[in-house]
This record gives sequence, structure tokens and C-alpha cells, in this order.
Amino acid sequence: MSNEPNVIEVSGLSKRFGDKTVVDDFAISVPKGAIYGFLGPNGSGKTTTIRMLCGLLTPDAGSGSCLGFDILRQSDLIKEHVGYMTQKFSLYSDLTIRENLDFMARMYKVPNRRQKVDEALKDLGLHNRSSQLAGELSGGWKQRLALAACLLHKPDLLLLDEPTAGVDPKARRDFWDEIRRLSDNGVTVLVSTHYMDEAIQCHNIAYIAYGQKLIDGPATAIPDMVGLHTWRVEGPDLAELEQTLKGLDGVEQVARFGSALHVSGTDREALRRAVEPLLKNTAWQWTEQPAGLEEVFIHLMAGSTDNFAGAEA
Ligand SMILES: Nc1ncnc2c1ncn2[C@@H]1O[C@H](COP(=O)(O)OP(=O)(O)OP(=O)(O)O)[C@@H](O)[C@H]1O
Repeated sequence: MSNEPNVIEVSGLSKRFGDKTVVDDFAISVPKGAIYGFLGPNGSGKTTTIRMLCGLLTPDAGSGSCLGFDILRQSDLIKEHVGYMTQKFSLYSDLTIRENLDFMARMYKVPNRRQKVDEALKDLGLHNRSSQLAGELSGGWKQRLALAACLLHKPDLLLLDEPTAGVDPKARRDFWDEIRRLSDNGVTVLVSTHYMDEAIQCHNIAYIAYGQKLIDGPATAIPDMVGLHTWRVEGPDLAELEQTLKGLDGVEQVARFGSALHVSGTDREALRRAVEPLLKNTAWQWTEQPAGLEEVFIHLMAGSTDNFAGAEA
């Protein structure tokens, strides 16, 4: 990251579909070279926001710039400098990897097309399977091909909409190695994801629910910004313990994490008073620990209202 102007700087962005406000007064500043994560439940407006940022969708209100271009008046220039990977695989299944990349390079009028396609195949580790049909690739390789395609014109900004949905953990790790490499080379990456292991790899995070940004900031600072405290407990009869804990003053949230419960609250002392009598039972192992992103997001969601529910009905 650098001291250069922000790559994205927008405020007041709103979008309505019918009588439903799906993005409401959204603002964001994205520094150059950042990996910026968009998190939030399904239908919270992440894709709609991404589409407004790159000029594919006109906001009903709001203003700002993307890569120094005005999002309302210079959307064509924005599109030239942005690589956008949509949620759905949108390349041609009956073309080979090389043919797909060649086609994309023609569309973007990439100079030295053959050489750029060769480079893209090599950079993304696709050269050994360049003559394989895209439709026959596994999910992970499809995503890699889609990434290669949107990098062909050397964009300064990558907008990745759930790029690793349904992809196995190894392929997801490889994909994120690539994202980090791009960010190290100065490419700014805005990426939406539902995976917490990916969220913690972002420099910054915006959490969006029901069209509204609930929080944004450095990923490492978000738990402190929310001020949530957590105790982790492992041991027998967790379902019963969960019910007991839920009724206690100071306990605002109890969530299952694998073989443990995470018990959280915003008043650290009140939370301690709640769990203190239970610490004596040595069947359970209790540890006070910093709140993680996942419980923070559960907490934020619990405090927000579903303004879509009425409209849907
Ligand atoms: N073209 C459209 N017309 C009408 N409603 C739309 C349109 N596009 C999106 N929506 C609605 O806007 C809301 C936000 O959708 P959006 O795809 O932006 O959410 P999202 O956060 O990206 O969701 P997901 O995590 O499931 O991808 C949803 O309720 C969706 O149904």
C-alpha cells in the first residue's frame, strides 16, 4: 500500500430496485494495493455495490471516483482499467483455456495478443492444460481461468465477486496466494467472500447487511472496534450449557464453533460474572480469548434490522 490517492472513494451510494432499497447511503475509501473484503449475508447488496463501483450500474444517489474517474460520468474509462470477475463462470465451456483467453484478449483489444495469452497461461499455471476445454475443468481451475481472463488487459483494480465459492480449500489457498501476489505488485483488489479464513487475509473489511454498511476498517482492528469479549468453552453437554448461558445477564451471544462454544458480550465484567460460577466445574475447559471476526459479524447481524422483509412480503 502507498500514499497515493485512494483507488475508490465514494459516498452516499444508493440503489433501489422497485420499492426495495438494496444499497443505502454506502461510502468506502479503498487505498491503492489494498485487499479489501466485502462481507455480509446473501442479498445484502455486495454485488450491486461492486457493479455501481465499476460503472455497470448507475446509482440512484451518491457520487465518487474509481481509479480517478467519476463513477457517474466516466464509466467507460473505469471499465477499461478494471478486471471484474462475476459470481457465475461466464467463459465459454466449449472453448479451450487458450481459446477463451485469446477471445478475451481480442475483446479487450490487448496488444501483442499471442504473447499476452502465453504470459497469462504461465502466470496462472494454466500452460500445461491450455488445450483442455473450459467446461471440463474443476471448480478451482475454472476460477483460475476466469482470473487469468480478467487480468489480460493488466487492470489496476480487480473486483472479485465471491471468486472461490464452492472451491476446495487447496484451490482456495492457491487462489489467495495469487491475490496476495497481485496486491504486492500494486493491484488493488476488492473481493466479496463468505469465508472467514479469507476475510482475515484482507487488509480491510466492510461488513454489509440489508444494504447498509455496518462497519469497516482494518481486518485486525474490527473486533476491538466492536468491543466484543469472548470466552471459549469445550467439554460435555454443550447443548445444555448453551441454553443455560443464553439466559444469563452479560451473555449477549452464544455460538457453536466446532467442538466449542464461544460466549460473547460487550461488557467484559458482566460476562466474567456470568461465566465465573461455571468455571468451577472442571469438566469444562474455559479460556478467555479475543473475539474473532466470525462472532463479531454474528453480533453485528443480530443488532441490525431486516429492512428487506417488509418489501419482500
Ligand atoms: N436487477 C435486479 N432487480 C431487482 N432486484 C435485484 C436486482 N439485482 C439485485 N437485486 C436484489 O438486490 C438485493 C441485493 O442483491 P446482491 O446480489 O447485490 O446481494 P449480495 O450481497 O451480492 O448477495 P450474495 O451474497 O447472495 O451474492 C437482493 O435482494 C437481490 O434480490
